[in-house]
Amino acid sequence: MASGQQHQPSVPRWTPSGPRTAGGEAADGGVVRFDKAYDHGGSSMRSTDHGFPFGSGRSLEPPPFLLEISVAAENGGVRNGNGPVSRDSSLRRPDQGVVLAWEDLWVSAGGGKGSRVPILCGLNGYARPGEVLAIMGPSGCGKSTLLDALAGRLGSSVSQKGDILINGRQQKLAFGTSAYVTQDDVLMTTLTVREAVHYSAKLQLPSAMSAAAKRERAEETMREMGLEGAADTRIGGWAHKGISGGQRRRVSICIEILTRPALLFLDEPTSGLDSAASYHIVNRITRMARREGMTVVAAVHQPSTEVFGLFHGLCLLAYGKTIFFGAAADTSQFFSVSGFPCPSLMNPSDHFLRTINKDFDKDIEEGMDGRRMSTAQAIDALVNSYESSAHLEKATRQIQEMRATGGPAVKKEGKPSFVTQSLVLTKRSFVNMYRDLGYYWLRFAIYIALCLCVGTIYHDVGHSYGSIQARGSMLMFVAAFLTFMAIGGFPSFVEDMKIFGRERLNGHYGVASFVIANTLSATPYLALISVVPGAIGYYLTGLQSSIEHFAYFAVVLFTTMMVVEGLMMIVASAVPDFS
Ligand SMILES: Nc1ncnc2c1ncn2[C@@H]1O[C@H](COP(=O)(O)OP(=O)(O)OP(=O)(O)O)[C@@H](O)[C@H]1O
Repeated sequence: MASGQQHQPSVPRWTPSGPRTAGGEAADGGVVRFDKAYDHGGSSMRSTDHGFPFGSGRSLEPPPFLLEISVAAENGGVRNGNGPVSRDSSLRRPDQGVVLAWEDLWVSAGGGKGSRVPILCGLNGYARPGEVLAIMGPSGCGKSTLLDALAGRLGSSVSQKGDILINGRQQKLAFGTSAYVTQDDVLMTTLTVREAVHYSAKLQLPSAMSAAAKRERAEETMREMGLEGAADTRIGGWAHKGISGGQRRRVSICIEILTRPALLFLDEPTSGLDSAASYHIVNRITRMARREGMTVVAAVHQPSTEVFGLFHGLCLLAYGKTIFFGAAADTSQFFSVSGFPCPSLMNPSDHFLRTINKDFDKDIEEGMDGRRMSTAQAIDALVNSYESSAHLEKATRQIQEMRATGGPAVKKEGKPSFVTQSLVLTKRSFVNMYRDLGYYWLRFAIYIALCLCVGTIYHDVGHSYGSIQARGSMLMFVAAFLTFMAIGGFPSFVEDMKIFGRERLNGHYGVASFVIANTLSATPYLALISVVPGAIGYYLTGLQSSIEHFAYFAVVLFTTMMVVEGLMMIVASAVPDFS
């Protein structure tokens, strides 16, 4: 049987759940209701309807995505959960969205003895403006690798083959044209949520926007991410407990969606969130994507039924191979006709992932016809079913159309000026150094203790010829200890570099602003921790009459630390994935 025909009989009937606007948004303000049930493989499932253009086989024929975005824009923006969104809150015209496609994409890593181990095996797919594409699959199946490949962030240890098309052309994503929320939350732990978001807004939003508009954008985005309650709490780290893991996740997302980027990659946006928070976050991102014409690609682990219902497209992977690519709403039907129907009352995404996870291969899946098969066989059956299905045919056709149609090159969004960025970074860095005990204060205390020790050991060392040896050994002692201590702030510096790495890769600012800001903000602290211990040593050793000793304690220490820190910064800036 032709695969296109295979999928016809049990197409779920999706109908709109209530009055809708021309843009397909629910007229009640975008609140999605779960009031449509359909029979499927003997199981009764409830799901959502969004009238999205991604899928096929729906009774509601939605308008094309660009028309949809234009309508929303013409209407002055659609409502979000927090009241009307003003028309000028969008930075992008509807035709400025990014269409991302990948064709025959292979990624492999060195497997020892010169062999290559494939991580992604000939994937095809696409993501379009206004839509959220979910990448799902068992742990280690290649979700993050696919996101990295699409975002142009693969490390040098892996090689990539195949085409990645942006607006139908092969072009490299420049810094700042996409935003990527990584799996780990890399945040400045000394800042409050509000400070972190506001500094980010000042660093990223274009100078054409007024300060008030930037503040409003920051507040609005915090509200979208449900962070109002935690706005004035410090993010916190190992030394100071701050916001929760789920709130950190939301802060990470909040910072990256401030500019409403044309292309947004999310690596596990809902990890650490409870099911209600996951639903609200994905729902708000979905609405934002539609409203702002953003293309969103998200690697997701285990969405609830409601969250799964929010995705437009699904790319389901198993060990580097495509199990399914198409409309998320068509996945259940695909599994059903491939011989793996979802049991009644089971979360479909749980079923998909359980069917294709062979890490615990003692569990034997039972096929529809009663045959028992291993998970590896189940995966092969699904891969074969997908390869002969209309879904692959449709994906291939769409990619060809995108290639033929082409589109404009992706432009960088406007940014604040170099001076503004340097000033904002200097202020942020100064606040961070002031609040971080490990950065300078700890070293300050240790330097004072060391200088007290040196001062008492060589107390009143004198100026006679007999004291020359004592003065020489004192200078060596001071040089060795105090210079060594210059790297005492290294742990805080490494944390700083991780933040710099993330922000730089996302195009928030460049290396020069960072180096200037860190040097300026560090100077007062370095001066303080050079002069105070220097003065103590100078006084105790009784070398008041010889000014060069003070210079040694203070100026040499200061310049040594400046040089060490400057070198660390330059080396770290040259290596983006320093962390
Ligand atoms: N640079 C690399 N060198 C060698 N192997 C790699 C490299 N990067 C990824 N891999 C391997 O590729 C596979 C896929 O990794 P990836 O991080 O993409 O998985 P994932 O689906 O995101 O997993 P998780 O859901 O657990 O985060 C893993 O087996 C991993 O060990």
